[in-house]
Amino acid sequence: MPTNKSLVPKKEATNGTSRNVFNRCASTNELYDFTFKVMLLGDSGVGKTCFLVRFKDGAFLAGSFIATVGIDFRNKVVTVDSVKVKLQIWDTAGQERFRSVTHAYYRDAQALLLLYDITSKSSFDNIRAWLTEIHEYAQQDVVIMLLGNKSDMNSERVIKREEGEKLAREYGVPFMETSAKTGVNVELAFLAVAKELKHRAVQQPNEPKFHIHDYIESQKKKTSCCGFI
Ligand SMILES: Nc1nc2c(ncn2[C@@H]2O[C@H](COP(=O)(O)OP(=O)(O)OP(=O)(O)O)[C@@H](O)[C@H]2O)c(=O)[nH]1
Repeated sequence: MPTNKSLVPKKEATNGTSRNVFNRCASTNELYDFTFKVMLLGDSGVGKTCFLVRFKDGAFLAGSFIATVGIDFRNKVVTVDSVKVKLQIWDTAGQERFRSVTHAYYRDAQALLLLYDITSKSSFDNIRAWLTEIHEYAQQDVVIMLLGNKSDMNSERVIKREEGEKLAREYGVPFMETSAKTGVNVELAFLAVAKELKHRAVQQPNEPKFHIHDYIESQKKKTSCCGFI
């Protein structure tokens, strides 16, 4: 029986996008202008908690797998085009028995990062069911990104990168392979979402329209020379 990673549920205070003038993040004491809520979804064991810990603390939780119970969140302030954005990132339990708890949180999320594990066929096959749930419970204009995690485990891969790309194209969502272990594309995933949400919240008159797909592709090209993707 796995030990609990967190106790259910840590309740959130505000709804929707909020513009904050000189707000201060309680956990990091940093100032920020906007708050956006991002949720991590996907089957149990795909690496959601590790993905969040990698982004928040730059570390990898090696060792035995401890399943999340219910839902938990962590804050991180990032800078997007000179604007401070607080990402409030909700880590959900992938296990079926916690679905009713996590469904209640979907509607407040502005972005959903949907993970599968490239070494697990079932986690990939279940992505369609996750997307059905998302369409049922989340806001219509929620930003969705599909992520094939554990890209460091290439020798155990059962899902080709092209299969992930094809599925993402079918649903019209951006796609990346990531690794919480090595950090590949973890920051890019969160920054792309933060940029998209910030551009939606404040579109300057002379600013070109932001396209998340184009941004991700351009950033992937920048790093592909160094073998990061
Ligand atoms: N090699 C490798 N292992 C990973 C990676 N991400 C997570 N893991 C491992 O996969 C297992 C599950 O990771 P978690 O982050 O706890 O999975 P989860 O999706 O949060 O699972 P639930 O909390 O049950 O929903 C752990 O043993 C991690 O060490 C990765 O990118 N590469």
